[in-house]
Amino acid sequence: MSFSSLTPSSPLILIGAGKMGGALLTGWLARGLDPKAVIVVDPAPPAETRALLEHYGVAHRTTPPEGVKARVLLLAVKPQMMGAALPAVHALVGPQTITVSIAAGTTIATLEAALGGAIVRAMPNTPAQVSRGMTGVYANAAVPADGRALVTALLDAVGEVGWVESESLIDTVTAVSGSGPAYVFLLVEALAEAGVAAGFSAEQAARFARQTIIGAGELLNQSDLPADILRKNVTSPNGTTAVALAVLMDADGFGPLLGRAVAAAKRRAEELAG
Ligand SMILES: NC(=O)C1=CN([C@@H]2O[C@H](COP(=O)(O)OP(=O)(O)OC[C@H]3O[C@@H](n4cnc5c(N)ncnc54)[C@H](OP(=O)(O)O)[C@@H]3O)[C@@H](O)[C@H]2O)C=CC1
Ligand SMILES: O=C(O)[C@@H]1CCC=N1
Repeated sequence: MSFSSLTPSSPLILIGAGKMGGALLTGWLARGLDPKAVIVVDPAPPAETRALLEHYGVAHRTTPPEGVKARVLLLAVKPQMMGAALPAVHALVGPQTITVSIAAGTTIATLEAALGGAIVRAMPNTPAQVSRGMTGVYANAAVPADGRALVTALLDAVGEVGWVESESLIDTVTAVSGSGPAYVFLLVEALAEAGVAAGFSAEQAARFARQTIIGAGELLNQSDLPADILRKNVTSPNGTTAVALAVLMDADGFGPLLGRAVAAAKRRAEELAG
């Protein structure tokens, strides 16, 4: 599936071109989407997005355009801005439009009530900025097979795509992979702090912690082995890793802590749905 159904008269209209909208746009343009088949609507996009729009010559509006129906209407504004944004984009929806929302917590029911028709909820993550994203997707029954294929192609441009079988699983996606990069960055920060406590300078600690996470991620990426085997490969009998893991894996350790964090994130996604 290519982007061939996206054309200047049947465009992709992106509402909100901040961190996630900008990352998606970068991926689409890098994958060969015709810049003339995209319209970006954002009152004040960040500098990186403005540079991208200028470089590719993508049309930019501060308010929704008139006289055009979107083939894909992609909503990438904060959940708190959605109430204000939806009435303003209603006129962009026609019989061929597939609306895709990436907002945490904004439900299919809310989107159907405001816009009707074919609705997709997608939850990407910030590694989409470097084409290494993980996006969970769910569609209502009005999205036809070619619409699902087009949405898959668009999200595949920034990483991997996984369709889920129920809308509630989008809240799970949000708590695991949507918010997940923040957990990993916190791990880098905490490892660096622990390194300082163990004798490193702040600069040394930041460098060693950062490269350790990058290296472990790349090893996981390139290896055929699952994470638990890669972990065991680090762990010499009666060695240093074994005693560290005994601390991390005790009853109050890393697993239960991360479990509580993911459960809290999922509850928050449900609260955002109202
Ligand atoms: N950040 C993340 O890790 C992830 C975020 N998401 C979801 O993506 C969505 C966007 O998040 P993110 O990119 O981080 O947010 P940003 O604030 O970076 O981007 C949102 C952009 O939308 C603009 N905007 C606000 N109101 C409107 C409007 N009515 N019409 C058009 N544009 C508008 C904002 O302008 P201004 O700044 O002037 O308000 C801003 O430029 C959220 O719903 C979030 O839940 C999903 C997955 C991961
Ligand atoms: O923090 C948030 O609400 C959004 C959704 C997932 C990542 N960022």
